[in-house]
Amino acid sequence: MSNTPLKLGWEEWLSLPDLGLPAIRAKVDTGAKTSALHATALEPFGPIDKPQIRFTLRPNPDDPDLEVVCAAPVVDRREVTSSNGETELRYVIFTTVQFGSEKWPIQVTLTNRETMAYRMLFGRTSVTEEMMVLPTESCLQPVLSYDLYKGFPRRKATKRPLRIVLLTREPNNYSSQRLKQVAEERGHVLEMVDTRRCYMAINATQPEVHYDGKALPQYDAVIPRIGASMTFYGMAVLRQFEMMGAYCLNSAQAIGASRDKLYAHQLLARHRLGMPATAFASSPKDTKDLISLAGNSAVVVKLLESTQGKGVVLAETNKAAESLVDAFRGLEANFLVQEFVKEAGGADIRCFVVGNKVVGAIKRQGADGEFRSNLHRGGSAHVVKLTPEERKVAIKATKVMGLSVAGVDLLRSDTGPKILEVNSSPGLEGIEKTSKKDVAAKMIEHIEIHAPIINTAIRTKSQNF
Ligand SMILES: Nc1ncnc2c1ncn2[C@@H]1O[C@H](COP(=O)(O)OP(=O)(O)OP(=O)(O)O)[C@@H](O)[C@H]1O
Ligand SMILES: [Mg+2]
Ligand SMILES: [Mg+2]
Repeated sequence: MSNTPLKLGWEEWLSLPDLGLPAIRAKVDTGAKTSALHATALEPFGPIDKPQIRFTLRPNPDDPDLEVVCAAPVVDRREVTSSNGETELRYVIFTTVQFGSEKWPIQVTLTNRETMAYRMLFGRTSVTEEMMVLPTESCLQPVLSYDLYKGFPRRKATKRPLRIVLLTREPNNYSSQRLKQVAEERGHVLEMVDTRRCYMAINATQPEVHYDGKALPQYDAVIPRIGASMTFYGMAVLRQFEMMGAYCLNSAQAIGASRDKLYAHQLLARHRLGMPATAFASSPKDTKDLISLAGNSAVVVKLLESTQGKGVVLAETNKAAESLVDAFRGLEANFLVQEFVKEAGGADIRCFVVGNKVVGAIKRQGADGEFRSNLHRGGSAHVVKLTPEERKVAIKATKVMGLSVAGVDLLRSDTGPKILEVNSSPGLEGIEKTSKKDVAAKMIEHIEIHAPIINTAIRTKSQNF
């Protein structure tokens, strides 16, 4: 390397010539130890003493049809804790990084960064002593472009018949039937599997899921529709499918995040998404102070286990709120105290998001004199036109949770949209019948675009090292 130090900003373009990747936009993050690269459909292959890994990568987040297959020698498998605190066993590869004319070898871990803005994180062990990182600058090295992928083969996303599994306990309900119908119309095979009847060996070298006495086959994609009561077991089953290399329409981790209402609220707040002022508690001593955190006027108290509006109560005065909180405390359950958004007028908006688009939206209006808009409580549904801000907020909330498909519920308030919750298994009936949009087709289309091509032959021979 030359004498003048190579300078990097917080964001840079680089290339990875050994992997055949001419342009990658990376975030430089000296807070991260090792560099990480986006990879899906990981397939170990080659001899045990010289293991290699093959994976696919979409370098351009806005062009899912551009997919590059890469291979590299494996140097290690390592537990890595990512910024969200999750630990994951990752493959570590050796490769060459190139900025302009400068090249040097680096170690890179492989992980799915599908929902992240940058395909690569450039960590501190990839920065050499002769270099400087200037966190206030960006793109100090030559700027590349995705045009460098011109001429790379593009996949014909919709032409490939896929083997899809729908995890559900309700094969006959509207959502399941619609997904099956649409998948079959588009030339795919969709099987329904009852999540609760799946079982698996944890210690097997090759991950499998068993069902009714047989191992299930390798699927291209999994559509998880996991009810609240099945979250814990359903996530474990889904993780097993993830380990088998299937593309999961929503990941187990993302479903877990959205199902944990407290964590979900914390995540939304951290990303500055608007929500009603919210406080949470289990057994508070100071009821008055808790209520003041939620704004000190009318509040809504929600039991965390609530669904379909059952454990959601409105207290219109401070006094009422106090007795309500005292009553909830006696139940020893976790609950939320939330500012009552009166101007929403007993209505909420369900935005159905697939990928980075809102594919349908409806307004649910509570019955007369009812502040809860749940259809189960006698509410009615209507089509609604979203404002650009509502659209943006719904898409961002989905992304923050790491979901690909979500039902984002919001209230229209005087200060803009306020998110109530993000559902990871939103039902199709209300949204399709009211909005007249083919939401099931959007979901299947998303799978067609995102499910990586799996080579089963390679996978079964060499998973084990
Ligand atoms: N802070 C609030 N201000 C005004 N209205 C609210 C507020 N929170 C909830 N509501 C109304 O009450 C309804 C039910 O509340 P929420 O969606 O939070 O719980 P839930 O429906 O029981 O949960 P789930 O949707 O998971 O079944 C909402 O759809 C909305 O119409
Ligand atoms: Mg709700
Ligand atoms: Mg919900």
